[in-house]
Amino acid sequence: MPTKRTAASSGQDSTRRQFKQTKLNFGRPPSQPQQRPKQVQGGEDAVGLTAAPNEDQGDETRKPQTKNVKTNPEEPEESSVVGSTPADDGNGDGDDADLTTTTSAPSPTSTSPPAGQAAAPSKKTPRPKPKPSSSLRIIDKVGDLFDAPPRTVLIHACNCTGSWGGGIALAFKKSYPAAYEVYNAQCKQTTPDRLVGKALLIPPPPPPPAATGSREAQKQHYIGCLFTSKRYGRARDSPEEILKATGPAMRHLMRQIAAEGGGRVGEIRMCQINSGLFDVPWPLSRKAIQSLELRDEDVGEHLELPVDIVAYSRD
Ligand SMILES: Nc1ncnc2c1ncn2[C@@H]1O[C@H](COP(=O)(O)OP(=O)(O)OC[C@H]2O[C@H](OP(=O)(O)O)[C@H](O)[C@@H]2O)[C@@H](O)[C@H]1O
Repeated sequence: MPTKRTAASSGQDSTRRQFKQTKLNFGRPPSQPQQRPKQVQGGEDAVGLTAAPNEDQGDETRKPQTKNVKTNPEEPEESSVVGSTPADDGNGDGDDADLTTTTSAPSPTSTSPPAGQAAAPSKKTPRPKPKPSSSLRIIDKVGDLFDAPPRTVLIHACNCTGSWGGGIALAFKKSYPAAYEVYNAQCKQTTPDRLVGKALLIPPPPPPPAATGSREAQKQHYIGCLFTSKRYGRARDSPEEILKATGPAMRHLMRQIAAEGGGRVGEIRMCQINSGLFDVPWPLSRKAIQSLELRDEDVGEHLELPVDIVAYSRD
């Protein structure tokens, strides 16, 4: 049983994380699926993109239900945060620009010498090195992403135009047609500019009684859509833009996963996002995700940092 995190009321996130090395544990046994998604607590994009599960059991032609989306939240940012555009993950780690790590926290001990006085580097207090983020830990694995136990979140990268027309997205569309309808409806009700850098967590349909119902309903998989490019094909965003959107999209998704609460969501898995049709080398996306720093409101009370995500690739 996971214990509620007692958030430190002061101190840096990085300091707190040193004491939060417990693996993600949702502990609680599966409960009845949420009929209405909870709103994310503590975040302004709380009404985010969690799709309402369908109550029409086993009907793949069901009408998608989506909530109105506040797609451009302005989050209250910490002092170390730089930037506030939707595609800026706001962790100050530089992955929103060129993926080079930078130090966001100013050093109180590093001051300029008075005019006319030479700096004395040897006497300077060494600036503490920023701790590497360990909010999300990616574990690479070869295998079938879709061969996952119930309640697993399966994450993939999406365009914002409502198409799952190629690559692994097409496989998602075939296996999860109802989820596709939810994703498509979400794209239709907003614009790519507002959607990019966001995410959509699509809960599974309610479990069918016994062995009845659609295959999709039987699988009970959550689908996590990361909107990393506004469009697809030749009109897709540049690799830099895609990487810039990847961190914030993952943060948004984690908030929606956290809002599902303990016992509902199981493992978190992803494919090597952006590395196929979006043509961004996987190590860069991997780095963008792993350097994301999450705050309390990003993970909720049921998650413990670091959160493990298994990234599947084919042979
Ligand atoms: N069947 C399969 N089973 C298992 N793994 C598979 C697979 N097929 C591919 N992979 C691997 O999965 C990773 C991601 O490669 P992908 O090319 O899929 O995705 P991406 O994130 O680069 O790009 C997103 C856009 O692709 C889509 O198609 P459309 O633009 O709509 O046409 C979306 O809608 C977006 O727009 C790579 O490691 C592939 O080897």
